[in-house]
Amino acid sequence: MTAFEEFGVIPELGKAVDEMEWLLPTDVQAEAIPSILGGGDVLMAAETGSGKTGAFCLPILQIVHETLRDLKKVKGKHKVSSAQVTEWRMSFYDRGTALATDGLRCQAREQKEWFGCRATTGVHGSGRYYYESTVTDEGLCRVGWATEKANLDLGTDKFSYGFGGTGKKSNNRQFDDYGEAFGIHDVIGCLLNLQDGEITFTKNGKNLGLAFRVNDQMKRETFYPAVVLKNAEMLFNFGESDFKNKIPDGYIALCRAEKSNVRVNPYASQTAPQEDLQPKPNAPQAIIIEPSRELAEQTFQQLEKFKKYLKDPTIREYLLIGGQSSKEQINELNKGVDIVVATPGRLEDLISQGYVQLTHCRFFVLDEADGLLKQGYGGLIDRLHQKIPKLTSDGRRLQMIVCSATLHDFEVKKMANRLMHFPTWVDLKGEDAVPDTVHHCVVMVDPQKDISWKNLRQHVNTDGVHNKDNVRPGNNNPETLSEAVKMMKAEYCIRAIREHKMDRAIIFCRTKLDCDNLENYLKQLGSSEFSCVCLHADRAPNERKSNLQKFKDKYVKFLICTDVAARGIDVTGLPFMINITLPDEKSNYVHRIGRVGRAERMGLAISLVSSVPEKVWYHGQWCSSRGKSCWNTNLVEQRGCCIWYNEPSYLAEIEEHLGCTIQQVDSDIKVPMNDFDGKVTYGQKRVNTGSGYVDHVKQLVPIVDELAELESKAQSIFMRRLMM
Ligand SMILES: Nc1ncnc2c1ncn2[C@@H]1O[C@H](COP(=O)(O)OP(=O)(O)OP(=O)(O)O)[C@@H](O)[C@H]1O
Repeated sequence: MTAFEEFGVIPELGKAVDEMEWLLPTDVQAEAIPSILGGGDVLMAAETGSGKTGAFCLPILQIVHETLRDLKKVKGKHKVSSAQVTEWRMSFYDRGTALATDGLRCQAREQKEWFGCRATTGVHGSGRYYYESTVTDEGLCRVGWATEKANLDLGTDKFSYGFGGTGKKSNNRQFDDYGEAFGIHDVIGCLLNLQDGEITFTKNGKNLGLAFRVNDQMKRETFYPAVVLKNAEMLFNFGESDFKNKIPDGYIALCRAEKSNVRVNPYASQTAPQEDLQPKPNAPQAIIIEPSRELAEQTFQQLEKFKKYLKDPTIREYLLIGGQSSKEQINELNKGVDIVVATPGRLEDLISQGYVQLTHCRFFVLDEADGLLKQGYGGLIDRLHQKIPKLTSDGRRLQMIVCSATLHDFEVKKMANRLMHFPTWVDLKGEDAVPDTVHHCVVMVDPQKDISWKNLRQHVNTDGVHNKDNVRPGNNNPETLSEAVKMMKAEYCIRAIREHKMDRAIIFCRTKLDCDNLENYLKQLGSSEFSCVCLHADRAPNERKSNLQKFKDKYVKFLICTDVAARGIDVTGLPFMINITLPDEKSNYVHRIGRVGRAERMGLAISLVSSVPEKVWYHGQWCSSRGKSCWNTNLVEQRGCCIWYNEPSYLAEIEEHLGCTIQQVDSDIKVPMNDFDGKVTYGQKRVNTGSGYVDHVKQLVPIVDELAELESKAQSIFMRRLMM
């Protein structure tokens, strides 16, 4: 049995990862795989290069494969889980669209609207019944009894009776003071006396007195437990587990009702005809959204590797990215697809035109979720989530998986609250963190101290921001110093490459123009020492793809790119990374430096930081050409397209975010190795350490030995006492 199989992965997938020499799951995989296989929503926050892609791809492949196999077997009409409707549960079907339930817990995260839910089973005829409902999260809630004729907004028509957290009872939209207010952790007992037509409530065991008298006509109806919530959560107990409070005298737990008094909620069951169960060819079971084409392609390739031994039925994955012919994509989708890996724009286009159907989608994955939100895809994500049924026609619940190395972001948490269903956090560090395999440092570029720029015979073409300024050596105005920094950074980059004998590195620039200029300069230096390619949004899709491949295949030494390649890109054993300019978005620092130090290999990340402000391009939405041949060097405040970029302040923000001071090295860019005992070879695995999993075992061995020894001592003392 492979190590992955011990975590619930099927042998076919275990064999495939074994062949990739993944001998042990990483920590995040060990936590996330069982959670996803168990059916949960997962928020996965773990360092760059810690194997998050495998952590969601493997269980998704497994469940999709099992579902396809089951669908093959299904014959004739299929009744959705009859167990669900005969048990006492809150209904998956008879509920408002934004209310989630696992049967006993109900949660609605909408801030502005109420969403309700009724139970799968109710009582009628005679008897006195009791159930409890506990407030498990702050918010507004109303709980009580509803008949079949009632709408889901409990207490707003004459067919239902509710008791709300503000201390009001309501029926037929009439809200009257009753009992007392209740909130988080309070346990509300709901009593129904069909003999005398009475509805009463208790709070934490205290009887609040008669709330409603039910007239004779209504007494003939079936009464179901019901709730309505606004950004709140309640947990139900119909008597299958111990009640928190004593059942009032004369009442029985609802789940003990005589069969003859029990009726199944007609809205709580659904009969799905065979044709609904079988997905249309263009109805995938999983949708994985990635923020860039390169990342989508990478995840797609991982899926292909993992599924190598999954046969009968085989899984059809499809890569749906922009920059390619939609017609071709539609043809391919119609041939059949089970997992779609997509970039957001093209995916939404094809969904809205009906070329991708969401009827059978049971996995909705947002990789690099904070990045997607920062790129402005929050609305798109909400729209897609709204369109995906929360239950598929075969009764399976939609699972949402959200991951990133920088998930500790307010917007992500808001989105998770809004869209996810009782998500589990798989979060090993509790904050955004840099892997300890990444050695990162900064080099200050100070044109006032280091005046070498004054004598440069050749230099990089700068971005032209200062073309019309009076910049010249001897003139120490801010514009001259800014121009000097731009020239010096290219020289420092070359110095870093030479100092560390870099034969492979990713180099991040702030703009596409900076990338092009650096590429030209390195090429101009002429030797194979600086062979490089460029990756940014203005390069054609095919060029982007082939440039990344050339770099991965070691055909060229350097990949010069914008933040389009900051996230997720995985280049095996990449030893070095250079930031020509720090990113203004602090989370991107974590992602950029995380291109090295992946999969337990050591990496060095060097950031060049200007000590003086640099005036740079900033083409916003107001710029009609969005930068193409724009020469408006006015500042943004003067309706121009430039800003003064203050790197020391970005550095301070990044340090504050990471809670550490980043090591500074001198302008000779010699990096002390003592942190790693001088045993480091960048790009290679650390000496004397394996994966975290192995480490963990090693750490525990002496403690376990000590425990065993203590136990044996205790046993001998016990035996000696017995014999005395
Ligand atoms: N269990 C494992 N054993 C060995 N290598 C692994 C294992 N899991 C993943 N890897 C390798 O680790 C590298 C990083 O994995 P992956 O790209 O999934 O990281 P990530 O957590 O998604 O990083 P990022 O946050 O940068 O996107 C890949 O090269 C992958 O092949």
